[in-house]
Amino acid sequence: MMLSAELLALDLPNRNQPPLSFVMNPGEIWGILGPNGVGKTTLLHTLANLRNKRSGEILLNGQNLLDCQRLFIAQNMGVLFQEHQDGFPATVLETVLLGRFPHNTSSWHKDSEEDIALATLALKQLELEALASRPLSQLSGGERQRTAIAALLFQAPKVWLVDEPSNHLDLHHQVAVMKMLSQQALQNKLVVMTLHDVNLATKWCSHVMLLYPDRPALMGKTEQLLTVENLEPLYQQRLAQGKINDQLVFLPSV
Ligand SMILES: Nc1ncnc2c1ncn2[C@@H]1O[C@H](COP(=O)(O)OP(=O)(O)OP(=O)(O)O)[C@@H](O)[C@H]1O
Repeated sequence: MMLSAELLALDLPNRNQPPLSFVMNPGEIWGILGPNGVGKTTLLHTLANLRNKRSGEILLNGQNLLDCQRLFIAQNMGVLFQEHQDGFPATVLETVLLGRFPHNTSSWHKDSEEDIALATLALKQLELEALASRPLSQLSGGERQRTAIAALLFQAPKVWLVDEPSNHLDLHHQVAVMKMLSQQALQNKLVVMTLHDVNLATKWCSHVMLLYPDRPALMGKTEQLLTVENLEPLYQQRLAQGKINDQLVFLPSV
């Protein structure tokens, strides 16, 4: 499913950012990069129709998002939030099973054996099987993050809007989650994620969007845009660049 924007102006407090126009295609992995407060999360939430925009249009497969039924959006777009709201008591498995809620629309829906088998598979992919019956309130930050990602995997959206997927994750689980997101793209899903770690973007993203506070955003292929010349003004930080195992690596130069 394609996601595009025409002259999209985000509703950011006290700021007029130049409007964004882009086309994101199935099979692509987009990394949204920029400094704190520039509007990365706001962009993701606006694309998911969870926040109002100031002006412009967002199109899902060419159809204006405002004309799409809420259920259609929920069935096709999945969002990973930065803050997990887990106010009510539920286990890890129950939380993952809730991921399918947009698809199970009847009020009498009971989880089928197939649902439970698929949810268990999602737990397995995130290495959470041993925690399936653990209450959410008793999980570590990384375990919660992986539970939220497993719920999204079980939801199986065509467009993944993922806010800081590596939050709370150790290096092993960062790689596991990035590999899983790459598999989604290989299956022709669109993945859009905000990232603070430029080196995750160089490794895993096919495309990037660099959101500057004071000038038009840059967007395009990762290898063309991730350069010291573009990144230093983005973060207001001097950077050093190197190559390890053929992969470009950026480090703050202090
Ligand atoms: N619910 C909200 N209502 C009003 N303003 C908000 C809201 N959430 C965030 N903001 C403001 O909007 C701006 C953009 O915030 P946003 O969270 O999108 O930035 P970000 O690029 O994701 O930042 P970070 O890197 O810190 O996560 C900031 O100035 C922030 O203070």
